[in-house]
Amino acid sequence: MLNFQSQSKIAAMATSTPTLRSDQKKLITQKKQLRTQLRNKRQQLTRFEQHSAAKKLLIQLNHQTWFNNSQKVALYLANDSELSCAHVIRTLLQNNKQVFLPVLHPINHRQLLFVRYDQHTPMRFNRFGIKEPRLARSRLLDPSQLDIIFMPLVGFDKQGHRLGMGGGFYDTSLERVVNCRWLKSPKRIGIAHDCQQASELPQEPWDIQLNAIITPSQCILI
Ligand SMILES: Nc1nc2c(c(=O)[nH]1)N(C=O)[C@@H](CNc1ccc(C(=O)N[C@@H](CCC(=O)O)C(=O)O)cc1)CN2
Ligand SMILES: Nc1ncnc2c1ncn2[C@@H]1O[C@H](COP(=O)(O)OP(=O)(O)OP(=O)(O)O)[C@@H](O)[C@H]1O
Repeated sequence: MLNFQSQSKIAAMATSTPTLRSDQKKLITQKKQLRTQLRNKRQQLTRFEQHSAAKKLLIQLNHQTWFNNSQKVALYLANDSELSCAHVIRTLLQNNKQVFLPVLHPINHRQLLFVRYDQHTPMRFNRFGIKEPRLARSRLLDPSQLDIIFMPLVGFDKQGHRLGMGGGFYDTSLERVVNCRWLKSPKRIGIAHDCQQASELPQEPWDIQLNAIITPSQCILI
């Protein structure tokens, strides 16, 4: 596991004093290095390990009451050796649950839209080469209306910190629902391979906390 001893000190300095730009830079460099190391780890998984992990993910989720009781669920289509949700999506659709996928906002930088998906949804590739539903106003759902948002991630720790691909998409898109007291907030669940666990991740003020992390071998409730 990767260690970050001075993480909290650096994070506190970065948030409290706008003049400490070199510490902010250090934090950005740390995040970048961690991203590279953790992405390398998941890219080394064999095809067999990926298949097996995806099946175990569904088994883990089937044990969770909050998953079985959910109706409107956002997931993702795997990219860059992420743990695949394909079995989970298929099972949800078979059980007549509503599935949503993230779509890059056509205008607002860093913003995600959540669009309803099923087997017949017309798809396109976004600028990262990830398949996403074609935008249709009638199939959009405000994130506050979702029961669960399953998030892809590059790294996680058992405190519920998440390191993503570095675009700030999920942090930006969920800021309003997480921080607004009168909006219902969906459960935020990270999905990851076991090898994506770090001992302590550096945090920045905008980082959205996870409520749980599911891996093929465990469910970590925060
Ligand atoms: N499967 C999946 N879907 C997702 C995300 C994700 O992390 N995984 N996202 C989570 O936010 C959003 C897309 N964000 C992404 C951000 C960067 C890269 C990426 O591959 N970056 C390349 C550089 C690509 C470029 O600049 O052209 C890289 O870092 O190597 C991919 C997705 C929405 N959909
Ligand atoms: N709520 C926010 N408001 C404004 N800018 C933000 C917000 N969240 C993140 N950002 C910007 O996005 C950049 C990337 O953030 P971060 O490194 O936390 O991304 P990430 O969580 O790894 O990415 P992703 O969520 O796309 O997987 C930050 O440098 C920051 O400038």
